[in-house]
Amino acid sequence: MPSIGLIPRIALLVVLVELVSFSVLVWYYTDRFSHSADQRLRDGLQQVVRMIESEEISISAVARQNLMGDLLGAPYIDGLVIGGNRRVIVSHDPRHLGRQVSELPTYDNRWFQTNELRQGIFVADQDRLTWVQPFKHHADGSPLYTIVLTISTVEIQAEKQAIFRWGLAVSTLFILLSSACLVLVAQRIVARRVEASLRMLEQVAHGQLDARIDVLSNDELGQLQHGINAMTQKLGLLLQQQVQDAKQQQAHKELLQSVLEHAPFRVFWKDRDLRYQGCNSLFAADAGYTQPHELTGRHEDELHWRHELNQELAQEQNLLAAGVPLLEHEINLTLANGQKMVANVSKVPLRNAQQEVVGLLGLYSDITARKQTESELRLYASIFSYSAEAQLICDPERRILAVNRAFTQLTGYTLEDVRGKNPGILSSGQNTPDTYKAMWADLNHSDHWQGEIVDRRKDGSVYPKWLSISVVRDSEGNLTHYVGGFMDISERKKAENHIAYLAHHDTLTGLQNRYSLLNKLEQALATARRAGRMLAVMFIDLDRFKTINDTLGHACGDALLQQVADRLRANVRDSDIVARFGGDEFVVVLSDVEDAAATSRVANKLLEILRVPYLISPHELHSSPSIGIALFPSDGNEPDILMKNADVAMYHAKREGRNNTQFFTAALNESTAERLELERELRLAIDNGLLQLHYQPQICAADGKVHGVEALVRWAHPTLGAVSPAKFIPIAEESGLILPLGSWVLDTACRQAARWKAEGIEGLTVAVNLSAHQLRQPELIEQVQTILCRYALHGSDLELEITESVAMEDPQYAIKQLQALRGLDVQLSIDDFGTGYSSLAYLKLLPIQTLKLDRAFVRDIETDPNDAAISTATLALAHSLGLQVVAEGVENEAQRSFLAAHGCDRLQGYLFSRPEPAEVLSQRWKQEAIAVKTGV
Ligand SMILES: Nc1nc2c(ncn2[C@@H]2O[C@H](COP(=O)(O)O[C@H]3[C@@H](O)[C@H](n4cnc5c(=O)[nH]c(N)nc54)O[C@@H]3COP(=O)(O)O)[C@@H](O)[C@H]2O)c(=O)[nH]1
Repeated sequence: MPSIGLIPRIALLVVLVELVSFSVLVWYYTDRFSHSADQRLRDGLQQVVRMIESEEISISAVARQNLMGDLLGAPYIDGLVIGGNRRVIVSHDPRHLGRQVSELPTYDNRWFQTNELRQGIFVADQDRLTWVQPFKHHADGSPLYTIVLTISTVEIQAEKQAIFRWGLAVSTLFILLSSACLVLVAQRIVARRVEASLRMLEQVAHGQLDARIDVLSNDELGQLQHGINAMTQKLGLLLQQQVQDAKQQQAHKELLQSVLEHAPFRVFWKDRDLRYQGCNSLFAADAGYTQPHELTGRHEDELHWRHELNQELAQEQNLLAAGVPLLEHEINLTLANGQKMVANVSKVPLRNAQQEVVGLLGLYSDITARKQTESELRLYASIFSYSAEAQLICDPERRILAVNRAFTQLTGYTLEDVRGKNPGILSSGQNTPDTYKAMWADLNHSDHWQGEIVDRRKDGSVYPKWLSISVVRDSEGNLTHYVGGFMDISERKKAENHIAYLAHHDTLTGLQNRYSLLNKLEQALATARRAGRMLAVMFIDLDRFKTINDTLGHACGDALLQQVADRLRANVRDSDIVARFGGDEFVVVLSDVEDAAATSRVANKLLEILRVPYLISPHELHSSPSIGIALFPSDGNEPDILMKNADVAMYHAKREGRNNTQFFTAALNESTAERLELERELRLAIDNGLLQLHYQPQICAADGKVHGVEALVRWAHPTLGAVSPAKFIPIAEESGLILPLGSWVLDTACRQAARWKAEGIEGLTVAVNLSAHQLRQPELIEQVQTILCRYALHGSDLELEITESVAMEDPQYAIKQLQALRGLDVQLSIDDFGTGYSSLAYLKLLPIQTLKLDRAFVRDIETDPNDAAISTATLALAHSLGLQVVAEGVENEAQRSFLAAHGCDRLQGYLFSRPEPAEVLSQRWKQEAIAVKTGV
């Protein structure tokens, strides 16, 4: 139900009161007016009657309406005088005269109801008033006449109603105005102030305790407002106090919490049932909880470390019973995260105000790190004592505090000997001041120095040592100690010197080795550049050394090299460099020469002394050198250029017939450049498939049939034309290109062999030249097998030719490889036989089937008895070893018949055919019906 405000209520009440009051007032005044109007009329009527009685007017005047109206001051309706017999004796209406009054229409029987007419009576109707007054009486008291005067009350009534309406209107207006005024006044006096009070109370309700009512008056409401203000102020103070108290309490609580949380130890407290009542986060985390409150109410039995704390629990029971603290003992704990912790634990009883033990407070300190440190310290102390390295510790003033056993063993000084002394006591006096300067600079800069110094033992002996010194600082960075450790490096130095010697010298000859040569040459060049002097690099290669080595053995070869080294060393200046570059190659650097002529003189001298026979028991060996010379600055500025150019010159010397000296020239360089260009183009030719194979038939000497063909590579150069394999095969061998080239030849030749087979030319052997590089490849066997398999060939369809020198380069390995090839049933032959230096002992061991007699012996076979003798001896030797012989370069009939007469098995040469493309041969064989060994 909606509540009605105070002001509306007051206004309603006032309106009601006023309504009642004004109703009464209006009724009263209306009534009073009515009475006075009636009275006035009655008085008028009575006055008229008295005037009649006093004969101021005649009785008949009652019939004169105008007169009567004036006398009465009211509208006069009728006047009658009724005689004793009640007959009308005077009337303004003549018709009424003499008539019984009761017959008159205006008669009212109340006129004569009473016997007390002497006084007269008023008879009132709705709109008229009649005065009935007896006049002049008989003796018996009965009236002689009765005067009846009737006036109209309509006007009076209307006036009354007007007065009533006016009163009502005025009252209503008054009520409304007074109510409005009242409301306004009440509003002003009460409602606003009440509202202000309510607003203030509302502010107070919202916590605004400094809100106050603006008291405008000191009336009751004002008093009330003062009371509210005072009460609010009091309340504010109380609340302020409470807030302050609460804040203080909270601050205390937070401080305590903070102390617990930041304390570097674990804290917990338990009740008498040994249930946790609280702890800090560190402890909660150890127990496996993220929040301390999660532990509240829990017992040790619920925690993961319950099995480790049985003894602790028993002690806690005792503590609660006896109330005696349990201080400082260590326990081992496994934390919830699995880590192990060593804790220092103290527990004290918690008491209430009555000093009763109500629980316990526990403190754990994690001393794991401390225990670890203690253990490490013990370990370090042990390491220090028993270290094999001599160690000493000094204070910041560099006084020795401690030394270990190794120190005493190494220096001879005990701790008692050196305690408090400066480590300078160990000094030998042999170290330069710069060494100590650098040491202290490093120590001051990086707290560490290590290096080599020479010190003296107690017995006076001097030794080199590797010393390492470290500065130790405390957590504030203050220097607290120096720690030095050192080892006697006498042995190591010896070994290092030896290693350094080995690293720079050739072990066989004692000369500088290749590595050292380049370094020393670099230095010598720098010196020569500075001094503007000339320098000569001589590349020396021993002629035929390989033969000596292979035939007489390595020991003999080694002795020869040693003697060569001695001779070289003995015949140049100490400032010159003599080095063994590798194998039988030596390099001499004349670090300061006048000119080319002087260099030439030295070179010739070396040529001479190296030609002197070598006595290597029981042999007297002959060897000569080929010497290539490059000069600085004319032939190069850098070590590698000079070395390369001297090498080029040395090869030139070799080509010039060995046993001579050659200076490097630009022309030599050009030929080298040309060779390099050819190598580049050969590489492109191989990559782009620009090589071809030609095939040269081998003819069976006995019946003239084609036994097989030799595959020979051809290179049709776009600008140079046909380049001879004799030119590019050596380049391919030196550059390594022989491997891809050789693979291509092998594959192409076998493919062609398969094609001929497919064409019905069966039993044709295809011979392929194999280089030294190829033979050295361990993969060769698998490669040959794969190719044979790829073209479905038998091993016997293929013949591989190796030269004598290839076979003799590494005979053991060659035998192994050749045996493996024989395992595939591949035919093997020795090419160019007679031009090399075959060891017959090894030749015998090679699993070959054929010797190819070099065309150099065939060329003059019928004219030169030596060639004829060599050829026949070769044929005899080969046959005695069960080998067949192919003669190369058969160009005429005389050669053919000579060879055939001496049992040569096969013949190859221009007499029968030049090397031709496969199609040309096939065509010819078909057209000329030349018989192929088994094909025809
Ligand atoms: N590793 C490889 N070596 C190969 C390959 N192809 C050739 N060669 C070797 O190159 C050298 C030069 O060969 P080439 O110029 O092809 O000369 C050969 C014949 O053309 C030539 N010959 C044959 N008959 C006569 C003749 O009657 N007179 C004459 N003046 N020359 C003749 O002889 C060469 C064959 O020699 P050989 O191999 O020793 O049987 C040469 O050493 C080739 O070996 C290759 O693919 N791989």
